[in-house]
Amino acid sequence: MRLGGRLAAAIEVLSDMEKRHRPAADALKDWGLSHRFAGAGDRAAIGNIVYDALRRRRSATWQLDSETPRAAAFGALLLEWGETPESLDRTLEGDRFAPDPLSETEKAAVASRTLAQAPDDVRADSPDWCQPHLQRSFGAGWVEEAAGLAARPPLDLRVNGLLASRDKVADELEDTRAKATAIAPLGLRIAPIEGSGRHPNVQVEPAFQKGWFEIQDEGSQIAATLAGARAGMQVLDFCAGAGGKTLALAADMDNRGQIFAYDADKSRLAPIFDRLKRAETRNVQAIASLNSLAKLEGEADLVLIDAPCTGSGTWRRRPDAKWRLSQRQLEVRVAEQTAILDDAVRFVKPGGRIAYVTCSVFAEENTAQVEGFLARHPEFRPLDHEALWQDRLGRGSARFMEHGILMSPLTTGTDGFFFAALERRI
Ligand SMILES: C[S@@+](CC[C@H](N)C(=O)[O-])C[C@H]1O[C@@H](n2cnc3c(N)ncnc32)[C@H](O)[C@@H]1O
Repeated sequence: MRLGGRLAAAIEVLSDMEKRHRPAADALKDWGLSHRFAGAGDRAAIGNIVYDALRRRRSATWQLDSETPRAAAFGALLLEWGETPESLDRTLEGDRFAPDPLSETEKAAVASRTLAQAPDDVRADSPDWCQPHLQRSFGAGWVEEAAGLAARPPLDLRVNGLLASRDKVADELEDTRAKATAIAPLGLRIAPIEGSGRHPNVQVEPAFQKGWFEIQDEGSQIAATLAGARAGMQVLDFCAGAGGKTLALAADMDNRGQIFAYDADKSRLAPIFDRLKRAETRNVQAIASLNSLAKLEGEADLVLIDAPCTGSGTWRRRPDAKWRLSQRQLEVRVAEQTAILDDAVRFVKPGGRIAYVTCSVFAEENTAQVEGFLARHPEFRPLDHEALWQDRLGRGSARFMEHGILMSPLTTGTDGFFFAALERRI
């Protein structure tokens, strides 16, 4: 397929999403099933246009002064693919699978505006209702921070220190040009894709099958490192999900001590068993029943709460979720987080700590959540977060606050993550 056919397919997928309110991955999969002639390269390119159009929906449609899927897809090519109205005219000419070229009206709209002069809400590429929340979290720099969440993400790997070194994995993955991450001590980064390219499928690499690395955003790796798990500790990973952070904690503990990996949803926990095996982790018990944790009450050195959240920090990877999210969902997540924090308190021993993590950038889920917790539980105090960062990581910087640390694409080059360490007084 040429660019014209790929562009037409992307418009079709975006229209399907809009009509049937479905996630991008589902709409792209269905398109692939009903167009089996399309090769892997075509699918990757179509996916890139769709995801770019979703990440940059406000600015892409603003460019063409139209809210349609067509405007979003053409706008994405203008903003992210280095195309111009003239280059698109040349490329689409004579391609019978291409959509109609840009009309005179559309070209006039593009010519009449430059993004630098666009209103804040357009440059922020985020829903209107989110803007007060972003302002509250980021202050004056909120537009740039929000725009950072609308860029293409890198692919980050965490080397499993139990089985390999970072250099060894980098050598094995030489073809991917993976480079050491700037902050996380065991991270490797494969740069964001360009144009119609795609990230390598690293999960087919022998090094992955041997458990030498996992796919994990650098922000998530940093949060796990900041949690401060050490050999011999009793650790409760209270929202373990598929175990991304559990695996990092086990490696930090050198397989010594005990991690109880619990999740309220058995199906979320299910993949952890294969992952633990592959990583040769030996100090983790996966637990699907809250009753089984009774013996840990008042015993845990560390309770990690990687809380369910809006995921607003991961908009680079899941841009369709950005437009589906609602104020009501934010409220539901905040209530869940409060309940989980209050429930998990009983496991922390005197002198032990809670590490509270979200992949959200909204203050309601982060600093405000911690402030509420400390008011309800005066037996806890926040640690000095900047000192903790220096001690555990020793490089880089983030947005340090009294009640936690905020990471973002702009400040740490990671997904948006929040971390807070709360110690139970003795
Ligand atoms: C952000 S995800 C965890 C991701 C995981 N820690 C990782 O690093 O891959 C949040 C998890 O919290 C779980 N969860 C939601 N409500 C819960 C509750 N009340 N108690 C325990 N886990 C809960 C969800 O099932 C979900 O798997």
